[in-house]
Amino acid sequence: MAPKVTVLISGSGSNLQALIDAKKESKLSVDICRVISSSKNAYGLTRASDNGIPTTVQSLYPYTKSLAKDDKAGRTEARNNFERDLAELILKDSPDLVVCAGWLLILGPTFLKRLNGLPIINLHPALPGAFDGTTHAIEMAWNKCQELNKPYTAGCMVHYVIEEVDRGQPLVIKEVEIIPGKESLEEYGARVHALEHVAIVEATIKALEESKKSN
Ligand SMILES: Nc1nc2c(c(=O)[nH]1)N[C@@H](CN(C=O)c1ccc(C(=O)N[C@@H](CCC(=O)O)C(=O)O)cc1)CN2
Ligand SMILES: NCC(=O)N[C@@H]1O[C@H](COP(=O)([O-])[O-])[C@@H](O)[C@H]1O
Repeated sequence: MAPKVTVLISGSGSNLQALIDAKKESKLSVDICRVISSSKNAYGLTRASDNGIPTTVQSLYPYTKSLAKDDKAGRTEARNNFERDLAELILKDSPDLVVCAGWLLILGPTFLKRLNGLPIINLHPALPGAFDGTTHAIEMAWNKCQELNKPYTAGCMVHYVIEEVDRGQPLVIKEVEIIPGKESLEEYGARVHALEHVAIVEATIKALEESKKSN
């Protein structure tokens, strides 16, 4: 039986599509048991449904909408309740791996404790230690290159998820050199996204292999 993978998304889902396509091309032998989106508007939900994959929206908004912006205690409790429910949603499918493919919420200790060592990997469009903890790493790397006005090595990685954001052990790293003044932010973004679509498949295979060895 193929290993079960839960994919977390928040947007377009092009990396989810890369996993779906790799499976169709027999490059990846997994059962994508569920796609969970933090946004009801994510096109990735359509990509999943079009391929017969169960989907669930797990948005933070319903948990926080009635709270005042400065209600810190309330928002902390709401976030913990969100993470508790997200963990239960994932665990009921008994997956072998969770893949964050553009999941734009930090996963806190409430969530991580409940998953209790179930491997989680995350795709980040930056190199280790470069632009940790941001959702704008592609733009930041491109801007850095223009500022330095010299070739700048950037890229993407897939890493294990730990509490410290983007500091988990890298599984796959893909480097690319940006040349200042030679390509637009959009052109660089397209190059990185193409690398991501390869990296997410390679890293999923590698993480499942490592999980199998350790069990
Ligand atoms: N505990 C971890 N959680 C997550 C990791 C991780 O390595 N450890 N990776 C991220 C993905 N990510 C970058 O790769 C990332 C996602 C979200 C954020 C962030 O600041 N989110 C804010 C909301 C931002 C927004 O709404 O635009 C938040 O969660 O409050 C930073 C980095 C996935 N989670
Ligand atoms: N810090 C996390 C982060 O920035 N993730 C990024 O979100 C995008 C999702 O694209 P997709 O929805 O088309 O797969 C990807 O570029 C991924 O690296």
